[in-house]
Amino acid sequence: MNLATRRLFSPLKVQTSLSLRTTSTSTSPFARCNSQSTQAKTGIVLMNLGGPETTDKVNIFLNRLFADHEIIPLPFQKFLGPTIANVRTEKVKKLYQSIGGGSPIRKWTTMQGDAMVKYLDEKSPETGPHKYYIAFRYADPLSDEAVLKMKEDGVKRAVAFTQYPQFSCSTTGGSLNELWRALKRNKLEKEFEWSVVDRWPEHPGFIEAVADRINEGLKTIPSEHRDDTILLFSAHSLPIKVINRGDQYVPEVAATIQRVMNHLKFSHKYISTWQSAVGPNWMGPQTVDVVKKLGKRGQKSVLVVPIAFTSDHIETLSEIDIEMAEDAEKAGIEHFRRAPSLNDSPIFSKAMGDIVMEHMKSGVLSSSQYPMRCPGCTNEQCRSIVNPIHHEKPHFRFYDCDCLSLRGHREKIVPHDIIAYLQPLEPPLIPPYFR
Ligand SMILES: C=CC1=C(C)c2cc3[nH]c(cc4nc(cc5[nH]c(cc1n2)c(C)c5CCC(=O)O)C(CCC(=O)O)=C4C)c(C)c3C=C
Ligand SMILES: [Fe+2]
Repeated sequence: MNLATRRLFSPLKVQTSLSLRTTSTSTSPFARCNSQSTQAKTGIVLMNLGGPETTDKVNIFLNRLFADHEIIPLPFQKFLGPTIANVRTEKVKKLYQSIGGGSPIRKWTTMQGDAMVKYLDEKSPETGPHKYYIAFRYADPLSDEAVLKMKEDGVKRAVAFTQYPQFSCSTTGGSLNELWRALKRNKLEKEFEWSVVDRWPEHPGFIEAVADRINEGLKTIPSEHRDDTILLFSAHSLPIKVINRGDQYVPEVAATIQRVMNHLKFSHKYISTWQSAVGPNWMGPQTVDVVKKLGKRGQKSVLVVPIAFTSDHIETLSEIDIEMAEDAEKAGIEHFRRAPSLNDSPIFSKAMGDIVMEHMKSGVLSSSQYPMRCPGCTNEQCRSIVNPIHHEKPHFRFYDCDCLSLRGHREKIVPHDIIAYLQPLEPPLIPPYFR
């Protein structure tokens, strides 16, 4: 058995290594927004991208995103990052206005976390009480707020639980690195005993929840067209150079799709497509192009299935429901629908609880994949775990200060990336190829 999946401790040992402390009541908005008890034996950090909750937070959200060279490496990042963020702000604000004035990611993550913790407290009292902490990468609450609150709550055993089902260095990888940096910044490296749930693309509960949402979506299509509906599994695209580095996101998305179709007994024709590309050299085919082509071929009903994100966000509510729906209509598709996002799906919140419970019972530090850095990786910090629950793991690089500087993190930047991020600028400033 792979070292990483070797049992490192028995569940009993987990329990005995945990301490329970009482805490003072926090008055932070985050503490108020969920109904969890303040005592926590096991802290579960829900890591996700986050989104601006109101339009006045769009600029700070974009500034954080374009400052992050683990997702968008830019030359002169300290200068170009804010410049691009500021140029994009007005365009992106309008998008958020069109979906009700802000991103619902925090609302859904809070609901999912509440339901998960309730389930865990019932099913796994020996590791409870459980408490979740949201750690968004580009919106509040950030990792710093999460780890400080965990310290306040007396958490000792901590599980970093990615909310991206499929692993990518630009999403889960970056979030984990940021979590470790937050611990360092707040001098909490030795405070918690960590393990990570870094991916779950084929978890049966997740698969069942997606299949259930597909069935809900199919019900909205008139019965005479239902069987002929094509399912378009749509995942957020990635730059081809990230994939060429060895990032495993694409095969993991494919694994999810295959499992879901198996679950549905291959009831419908399906295609996997990629959306929200920000430049020309990103993974395709683009969902919108496929929609247009299917329409031209005479396809009358299409169900888009978001497959790489667990709640609604700008790209479901605006890009699919508004922009793509218009394109679909123009292309002659009469029944263009989207499977509801997982959001408050009870099957999904149970799956979240099961994922954490199975992880804790297994006694592993991470998936067996996590220790392996991409063959083309240049980021020294990747694949470390700060203060893992078992302290004698030879294959894990423990956190050290050198990593913090991300020394050696160099990528070849091509000008069309930068031009593409500046796309709100109108022609003739940007040649058509770059738009
Ligand atoms: C699996 C999900 C995601 C992957 C993979 C991903 C990669 C990725 N994204 C950008 C650039 C941007 N993403 C933006 C918004 C955004 N991205 C995701 C998810 C993934 N991104 C979500 C859920 C959201 C929206 C959050 C919300 O508001 O609800 C944006 C901001 C919007 C815009 O300016 O267009 C950018 C920019 C890159 C470069 C990248 C991989 C390298
Ligand atoms: Fe994105």
